[in-house]
Amino acid sequence: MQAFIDIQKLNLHYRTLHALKDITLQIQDKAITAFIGPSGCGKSTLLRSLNRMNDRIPGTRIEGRVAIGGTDIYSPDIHIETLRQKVGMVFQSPNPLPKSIYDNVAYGPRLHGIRSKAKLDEIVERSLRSAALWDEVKDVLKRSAFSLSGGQQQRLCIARSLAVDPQILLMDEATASLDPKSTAKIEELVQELKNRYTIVMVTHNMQQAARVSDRTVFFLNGEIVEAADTRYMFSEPQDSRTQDYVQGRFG
Ligand SMILES: Nc1ncnc2c1ncn2[C@@H]1O[C@H](COP(=O)(O)OP(=O)(O)OP(=O)(O)O)[C@@H](O)[C@H]1O
Repeated sequence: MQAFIDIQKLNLHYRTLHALKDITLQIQDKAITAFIGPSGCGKSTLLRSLNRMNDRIPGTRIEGRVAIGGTDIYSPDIHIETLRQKVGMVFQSPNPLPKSIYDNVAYGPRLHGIRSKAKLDEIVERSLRSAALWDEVKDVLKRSAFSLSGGQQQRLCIARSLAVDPQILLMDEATASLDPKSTAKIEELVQELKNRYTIVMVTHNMQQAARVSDRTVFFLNGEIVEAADTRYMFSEPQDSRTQDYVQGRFG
C-alpha cells in the first residue's frame, strides 16, 4: 500500500504545552489507520493537524511537514476550505445542522456552487447510500435531522462529509456516544468506505481498533511509541509500553 499522508518531524505547542513531539508517520491510502493511547496523549491533536483544525486555536505553534498526496498542507498557498473539502471530519457527538436530512447533505455541495436540483438529488442519494442510511430515510428526506436516532445522525454526518467528495475521512471517536448496535453499523460502514477513502480514526476502544483498522499507531505523552499493522500491534507489540497498554495494564 502507498503512503498518502506523510508526516515529518511534526511538533505542536499549545502555548507552553508541547503536545506533539517530533511525529514522523506515513499513513496509507485506502486503508484504515487507528490512533490509540491514553487520554491526553495527542491523538486528537494529530488528527486535527491533518485538516488544519488546530489553526483556529489561539497560541498554537506548529513546525514540521504534513504532506497529502505530495502537497505540503501547511504551505502558505494552501486554501483551507479546499483542504477541508478533501479532508472531511466526523466528531464524537453527531452534529447535524438544524435543517432537513436532505439539506444537511446538500449543504456542502451548495456551498461549492452546485444549484441544479437534479444534481443535488443525485449527490444526496449517492452520499446517503454510501453512508448506509438511504433505505432508512429515503421517504422522509424533508424531516429534521434531529428526528433521527444518534446512530442515524452520525451516519448523516458521514454522508454530509462524503457529499463534497473527500479523499480522507477523519473520525474522532465517532462511535463514543453510540450504543453497541449503532457502533457495529458504523464499523461495518467504515470497512466499506475504506475501498474509496483513506480513513484515520481516533478510538479509546482497543477492541474497535483491533476489529476495524489495518494499521494502528500507539501514542504516549505526545510521542509515537509504535506504528504497525494492526494484527502485529495486538499480537506481537515490539515496545513493552505498547504491550502494557494493549493488555490493559494502564490507560
Ligand atoms: N485547545 C487546546 N488548548 C490547549 N491545550 C489543549 C487543547 N487541546 C488539547 N490540549 C492538550 O493537549 C494534550 C493532547 O490533547 P489531545 O486532545 O490531543 O489528546 P487525546 O489523546 O486526543 O486525548 P483524549 O483521548 O482524552 O481525547 C492534552 O494535554 C490536552 O490537555
